[in-house]
Formats: sequence, structure tokens, C-alpha cells
Amino acid sequence: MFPKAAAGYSYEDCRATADWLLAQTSLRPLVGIVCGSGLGGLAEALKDQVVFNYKDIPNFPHSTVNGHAGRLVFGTLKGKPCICMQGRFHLYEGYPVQKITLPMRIFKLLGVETVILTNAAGGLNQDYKVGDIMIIKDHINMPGFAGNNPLAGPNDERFGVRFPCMSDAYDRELQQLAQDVGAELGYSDFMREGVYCVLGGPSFETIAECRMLHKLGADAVGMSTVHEVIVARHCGMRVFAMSLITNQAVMDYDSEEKANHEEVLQTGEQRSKQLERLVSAMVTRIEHNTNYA
Ligand SMILES: O=P(O)(O)O[C@@H]1C[C@H](O)[C@@H](CO)O1
Ligand SMILES: Nc1nc2[nH]cnc2c(=O)[nH]1
Repeated sequence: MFPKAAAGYSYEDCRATADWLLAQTSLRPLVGIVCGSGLGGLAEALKDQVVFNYKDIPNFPHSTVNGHAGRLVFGTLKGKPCICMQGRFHLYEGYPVQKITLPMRIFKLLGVETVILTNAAGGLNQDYKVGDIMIIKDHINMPGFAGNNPLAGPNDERFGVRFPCMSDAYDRELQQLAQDVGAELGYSDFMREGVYCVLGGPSFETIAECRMLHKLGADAVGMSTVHEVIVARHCGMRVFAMSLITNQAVMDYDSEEKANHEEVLQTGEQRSKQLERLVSAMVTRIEHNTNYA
């Protein structure tokens, strides 16, 4: 029923990739960061970097999208050991959803306890402006409605249970921390919280689709993150995620606006410093079980 390509990687495959990475560096990351489109600059803040190109990592998919460099960066943020994906994988690149989410299981096996995910998204909420940062409080998994869930297929209990809960997917303490840190940095005017809806892409939405998604309760729409969140939660990591609203979803037939990737990358560049400061400040204040000092 599940062809090999769609069944993803076994526990042993994931272990082999994690062990390969662990053998190359003495750094033991507690925080895993995923950079969305045009947000790869987040990795620049890491000190004492050890960098791997995805193409050199056993079992790792390759990045094919402009704005996703395809590098895995180990390093420290104010002394805290981190790992950062400078570029992620998407359904529309042709990868099975199980392959897109492989890095989350690698994070877990490397010892990561907290995952921070970022993405670029279109704003559906009419109060949102381009450049707003939306703390994700919940998601709508559209591909999941059609059975395209990263946990479909045989379940390996060494990662997690067959039927994981998702009503607590987004850690509430971390959401509060983001609000607090954002307020301290003076970002409150452009910080929001809302519901992110994932679609398969790569085509952007029609006007009718945007209207429908908004009616369904989505504040922002994108093509990523949710699959990673599901896998990260399945294996017990804490999750925080945020969207940079890079463009307004087109909701009106009189509008001349057209969603495009160039605008997405441009907005990412404009907000990258603030996102970097927000993530750095959060990372330094997240408490972990392990004493890394
Ligand atoms: O990786 P993310 O979700 O940030 O990338 C978004 C969705 C598409 O890959 C791309 C569209 O511009 O940006
Ligand atoms: N699906 C989708 N993904 C995006 N990523 C950045 N902007 C958008 C958008 O408007 N729609």
C-alpha cells in the first residue's frame, strides 16, 4: 500500500544520518531552527559554525528552490547549541511528505528539544500588513484532509505513538515568550498571532480559494511548516512557529495585485534582521533539561 519512496526513512536510516553528523562535530544542539523562503539570514547569527551542504549529508534531500540555500548549520546562539536548516523541502518539489520531514527526526536523534520554524506566507486576515510577523497558534492541514499526512504508513513507536494529539501542537509558553520578547524589542506593532493553512503549491491561490480559506478560519496561507510540525510533535519536541506575511493574499476581483516569489524574497530580506533578533532573544531564554554549559 505504501510504496518505498513514500514510506520515508526507517528509524535505522535516520539514526545513520544523525550518527554521521554527530561524528563530524562535537556540538550537541538543543534548539533546531528552520528558515523559510528568504529567511536564511537567521543562520548568520550562529557563532562557531560547522556547515554541511545538504548534498553531502547521507539520505538528505536537496534544496531546489530559490531562497533556500541547502545548508545545515551547527553553531551557538549566545552560547546555546543550535542547528539551523538554511532551506527546507516542500511538497511541490516532488518529494513525498515523509521525505520533506526527515530533518525533524534527525533533529530529534541529535538531541534537539525545541524546534523553531519560520515561513513566508500570504496574509488572508484583512488586518494583516506585508511585513507582519504572525505567531502560529494553530494550523489547517489541507493535504492531510486528502490523506497526505507525514505520519501515514507504518508507525515506528521509537519515534512516537500511532495517533498523536495535535491540539497542543504549538507550545503556549513559547508563544507567550515570543510576545514578551517581541514587546521588549519594540515589535508589538507588527506582531500578530493566527492560524496558518498549508496547501501543496506551487501555484499561488485563486481569489476564490483565498476567500474560502479565510472563511474557514485561516489567517495566513503557505506551502510548508505543518508537515514538519506534525513530525516534530510526534517525536516529542516542543514547537514554536511563525510566518512572515510577505504578501497580501488577493481577495478581490478588482485587485491588480499578483502573488509572486520575488516579492516573497524581498519582504524576507527587509524583515530578516528583526526576525534574527527575535529568534536569538527567544533562544537564549528557552529553558532546557540539559545543562549545556
Ligand atoms: O518555505 P516557505 O514556506 O517559507 O516558502 C514559501 C512557500 C513557497 O515555497 C514560497 C512561495 O514564495 O515561499
Ligand atoms: N500558498 C502561498 N504560499 C505563500 N508563501 C508566501 N506567500 C504565499 C502565498 O500567498 N500563498
